Amino acid sequence: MNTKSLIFELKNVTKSFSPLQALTDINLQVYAGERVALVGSSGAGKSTLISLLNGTLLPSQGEVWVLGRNLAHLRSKSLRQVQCQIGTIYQQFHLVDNLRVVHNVNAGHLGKWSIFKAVFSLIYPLEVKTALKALTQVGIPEKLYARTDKLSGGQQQRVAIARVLVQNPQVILADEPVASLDPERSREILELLQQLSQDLGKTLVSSLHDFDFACRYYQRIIGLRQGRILFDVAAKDVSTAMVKELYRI
Ligand SMILES: Nc1ncnc2c1ncn2[C@@H]1O[C@H](COP(=O)(O)OP(=O)(O)OP(=O)(O)O)[C@@H](O)[C@H]1O
Repeated sequence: MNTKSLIFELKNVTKSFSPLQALTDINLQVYAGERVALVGSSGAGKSTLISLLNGTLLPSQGEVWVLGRNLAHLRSKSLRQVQCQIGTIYQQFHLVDNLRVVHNVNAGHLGKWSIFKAVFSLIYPLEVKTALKALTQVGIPEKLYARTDKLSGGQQQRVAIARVLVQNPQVILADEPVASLDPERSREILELLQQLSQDLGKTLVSSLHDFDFACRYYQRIIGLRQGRILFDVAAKDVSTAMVKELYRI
């Protein structure tokens, strides 16, 4: 029996984008501190699953429980409170290009700040020390006042991770975090996510295209095929037959 606290629990979850069924009968539990990679072909349902985990989407059938709460039963304020505990990074970074890095990092506070505070901070940046600490953790403290669109893709993904760090969530979700990066930058970002997850005790769930990266940086691998879980195993137990079956046409 797992004695760690349950972060995510999906019970018989199906998600349809009528008429297409993106996910079918998903049963899944993720515990605190786990590093889980979701792998599978394009269209297998990885991003849809990430969106269900952070409450961006609700299931068509079944239940999604996050930190002990059934998301479908939450009013907007409670849903926001749960969502503050989940930080998500994306393939396309989702940063505001023409703002300085400090402002993009400070966006991680938006779930907790009032509108007034957020607007004020765009003129006189607040919590600069916190932003600098997060940028130091991701290795680019010198970029605090750089314009975001002057950074490389790898540096922009680091800014997106720093934004999640100031949010200080229990969980980091990463939807194809390295799909826009070259192999070396991909390795660096996955190493950084692994290290942050270990050092800060954050649960990490990522969707990934690269199977080798998944097995190298994650402890648990969930293979999705045509919207269903094909396997859910420790990275060390993944076999060539499983990989073949996962990508079989
Ligand atoms: N908002 C939506 N409306 C309609 N169909 C959608 C929507 N989002 C996803 N789908 C469909 O659901 C299926 C699963 O998509 P999803 O993006 O979750 O797959 P994926 O495994 O993340 O793929 P990729 O690796 O290419 O990002 C696909 O057939 C996709 O076209």
